[in-house]
Amino acid sequence: MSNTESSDSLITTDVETGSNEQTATTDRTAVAARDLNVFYGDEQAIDDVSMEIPEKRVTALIGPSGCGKSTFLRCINRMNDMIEVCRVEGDVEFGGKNVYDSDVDPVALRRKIGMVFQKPNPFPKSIRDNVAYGLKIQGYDGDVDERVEKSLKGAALWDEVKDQLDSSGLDLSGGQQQRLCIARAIAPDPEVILMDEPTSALDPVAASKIEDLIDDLAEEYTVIIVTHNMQQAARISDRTAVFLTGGRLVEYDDTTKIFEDPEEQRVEDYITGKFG
Ligand SMILES: Nc1ncnc2c1ncn2[C@@H]1O[C@H](COP(=O)(O)OP(=O)(O)OP(=O)(O)O)[C@@H](O)[C@H]1O
Repeated sequence: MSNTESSDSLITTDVETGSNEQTATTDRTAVAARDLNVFYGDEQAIDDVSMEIPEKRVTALIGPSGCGKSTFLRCINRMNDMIEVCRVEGDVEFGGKNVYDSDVDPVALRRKIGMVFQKPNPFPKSIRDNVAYGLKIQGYDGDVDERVEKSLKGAALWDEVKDQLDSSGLDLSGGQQQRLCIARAIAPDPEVILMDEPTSALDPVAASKIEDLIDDLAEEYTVIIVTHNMQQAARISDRTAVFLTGGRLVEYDDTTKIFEDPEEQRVEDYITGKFG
């Protein structure tokens, strides 16, 4: 898909899906922040961050509490728009376009850049309707059941729920609910999936299933994950960005480099648990 097609789709409410045609896992850039500053009222939460996030890789955002990881993540699909006091300066490029351009439709953007939250948040609807939700909103005219099945398979949940698609999503276990939320996020065929501590509310077995799933998802999608769990970042990510207090990005590199031989002493101190 060319950049032009991708950016066009951001300003069209009725986005055509089926956009994940690229098969090569190259190090093309999926999302780039350029001189990004974010404020909540007078308080600065992100301080002049620039970074390029590669396509079809897992990129982890780590750092101590309050350093701006979630704020940065929410900038990428303009979820911060919902926070009245939040002001964003600088660019977030996606598909050859700054997502903050005035002609970008945030709803169309969020179909291309889906999100999964810390606490599983299925709707009080059937499993099928949870997954089909985004498709219905966009007026998807393909085979919804087929897409629901594909998405549940993509979220490694199909085998567990295929005989109970009409049951409430709320009746599933926490780990299953989170995989249902992942199925809901991938149903509209996004390019990027943002995950904000997706396993921190889950037991270790359920968390481990999600970790395996993230690895699989990166074959098709760009995954950007906030995690407090450094072992998790080391296990599942290809690239790691370390934010420290004040919303500054202090080091961003291959995950092995960050964990084995970081450039910055304060990154080593953080990773070895000396602070944060
Ligand atoms: N809705 C909001 N209104 C005002 N200030 C906010 C809001 N959300 C975050 N902040 C502030 O912005 C800064 C960064 O917060 P953010 O949640 O992005 O950090 P974080 O690194 O994700 O933290 P944690 O790891 O604890 O989730 C903090 O000082 C926080 O208090």
